[in-house]
Amino acid sequence: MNYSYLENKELGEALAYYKSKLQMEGFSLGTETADVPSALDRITSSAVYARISSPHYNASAMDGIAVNAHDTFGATDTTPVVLKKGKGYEVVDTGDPLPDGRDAVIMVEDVIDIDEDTVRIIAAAAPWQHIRQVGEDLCQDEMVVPSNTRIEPSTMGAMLAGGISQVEVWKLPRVGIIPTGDEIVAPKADPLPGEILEFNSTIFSAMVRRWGGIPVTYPIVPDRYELIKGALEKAVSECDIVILNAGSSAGRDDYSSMAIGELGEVHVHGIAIKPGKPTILGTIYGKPVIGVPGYPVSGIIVLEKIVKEILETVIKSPLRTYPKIRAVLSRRLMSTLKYEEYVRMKLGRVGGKLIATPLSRGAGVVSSFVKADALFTVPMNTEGIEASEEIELELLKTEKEIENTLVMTGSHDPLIDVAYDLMRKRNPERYVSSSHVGSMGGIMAIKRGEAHVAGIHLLDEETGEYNRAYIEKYLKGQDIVRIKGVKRSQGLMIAKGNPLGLKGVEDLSRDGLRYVNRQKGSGTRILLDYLLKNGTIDRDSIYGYDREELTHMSVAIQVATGSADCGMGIFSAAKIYGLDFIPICDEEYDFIAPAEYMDSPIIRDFLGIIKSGEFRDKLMELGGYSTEGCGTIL
Ligand SMILES: Nc1nc2c(c(=O)[nH]1)N[C@H]1C(S)=C(S)[C@@H](COP(=O)(O)OP(=O)(O)OC[C@H]3O[C@@H](n4cnc5c(N)ncnc54)[C@H](O)[C@@H]3O)O[C@H]1N2
Ligand code: MOO
Repeated sequence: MNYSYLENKELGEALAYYKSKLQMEGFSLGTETADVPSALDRITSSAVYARISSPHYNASAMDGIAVNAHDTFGATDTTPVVLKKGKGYEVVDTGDPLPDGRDAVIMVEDVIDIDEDTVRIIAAAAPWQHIRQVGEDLCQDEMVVPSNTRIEPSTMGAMLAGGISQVEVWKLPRVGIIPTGDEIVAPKADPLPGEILEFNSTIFSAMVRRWGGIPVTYPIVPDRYELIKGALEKAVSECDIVILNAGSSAGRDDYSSMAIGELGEVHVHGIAIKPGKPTILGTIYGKPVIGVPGYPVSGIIVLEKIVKEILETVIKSPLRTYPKIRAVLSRRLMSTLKYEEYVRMKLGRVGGKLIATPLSRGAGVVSSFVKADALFTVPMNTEGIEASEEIELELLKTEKEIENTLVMTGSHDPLIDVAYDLMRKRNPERYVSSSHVGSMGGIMAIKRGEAHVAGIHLLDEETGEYNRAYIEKYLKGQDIVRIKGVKRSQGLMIAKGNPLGLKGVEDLSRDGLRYVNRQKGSGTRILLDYLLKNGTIDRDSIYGYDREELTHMSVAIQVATGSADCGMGIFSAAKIYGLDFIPICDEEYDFIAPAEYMDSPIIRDFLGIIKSGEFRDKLMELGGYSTEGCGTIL
């Protein structure tokens, strides 16, 4: 196997080295002329000077009369001055040129009409009062904006006022994006196993567009060296920067670095960031060609941390950065010493504390960016960060969104998504951050003050009663409110038609049967263990007892796709995937919340939703629920 060795260059060092190479090779965007009205957000390539003054004549700043200030001197209530039209004044409106010889404007409110042609003035006018003199805004040949400056809406107005209709700007960078891979196919709804839907180019082009570049997406290139080389040559001839996606690591078909090296030069291959390790920084004909790893999260990070920086150097203007915010880490975060690591985080304001919780760290989990509120950079040479430590993050959402977020945790149920959607329909300012840590995890999060509400379904093995005993045991001394949730049908999810003829839990140890379990601390796991304890089956005899999934949906999907024969879960999840279902019991899924939040608008909105008819109707559609009394305080 041909496995090439990658460097592990620190990000800052790699960028500095690469930028110096780009500068040496003369990488720059040309300039072009743009019409001012369409030059918003373009960057000036040279200073812009006013060709005419603004205003270019002395103009009345008010509606009133234009006078000679001298004529009004001495005017008071008792010694008014009387002026005759034509001889002593002219009527002017705001913006009118000042009539010859006049040097002051008196506002119409301060003028007393005697007749059509005669007025009385009872206060002296100061010379040049209420007049916009030539050049008040801009003088001819005065600089409107310097070089390398972003053109704002007001800049456009000032340029036009200064007699400028066209402006020299830097060309917009054309960023070529080449997706590669034999297994990569255009997006469709029914991909075959092994086919990977191509969506990276859509993410990358949207990012490039946000940064003011022009994305140019090329067709998917199969893993063939000559084809990749050909695509690179074409893109380099048509674009200013080229992103070659996937094939960056050192696998059998990873030709990126070889092709860049043959057409130009590879300056860096391998950066100490995670995700994004196998990134390639190269040049072809002096243009940057960046080999971006195939995994979408790696791609987003590499675009954000590297491509954006390279764009900035030629765009000559800083691109959007994210504000920093400090938060408390909710659970321990392990990291590798070798890399700077970027972790997507959820944020929520609970009580006075801003709590940050890490999301899935898989490089393929693009939805982690959809859910993320913030990005946390764990520095290199850090083994991990302890729970409760204060950390600094880059804020991806607005602070207002974070403040308006209901932090919900505990056991997973599709009803959480239903409630979230209804909450947003009713009040678009409301957000829900939900994490699925199981019922016991939910209780612990409430205990630590890290969530507003948790969903739990915990069977007390002694009494057969749900939830109460656990709250009393684990949240002793805390003022906790239990909110009645739903009854839901728990049972075994099995393939349609029950091909194995399963009847119940007693069949789980059957030879050849593949079970998929839920994680420890989840109510469903506790229920299974309770059933096993009361039955005759030993957990060790269940194939797959240790295979853990975090949600009902993910258990159901394993059964639906045939990677497991059976898993325990709720009816609604089985129904979503068209599975058969063997009911075992109706369990009580309730919510718990610290009493102090019960009057907060966030919890009141939530209670309003779970008591609503819409919510009930949606749960009936999902099936397997009884919603009687949902939302009442127990
Ligand atoms: N033996 C090793 N294997 C891998 C290593 C390693 O060090 N040793 N590094 C891993 C890391 S880290 C990364 S990152 C990836 C980088 O892989 P490549 O850049 O070579 O990309 P591919 O293997 O071709 O693709 C990976 C993965 O990315 C997804 N993908 C690719 N293109 C697209 C697209 N256009 N749209 C959506 N998704 C895409 C897809 O899931 C691919 O499977 O290598 C690891 N392996
Ligand atoms: O370095 Mo890879 O980009 O972690 O997934």
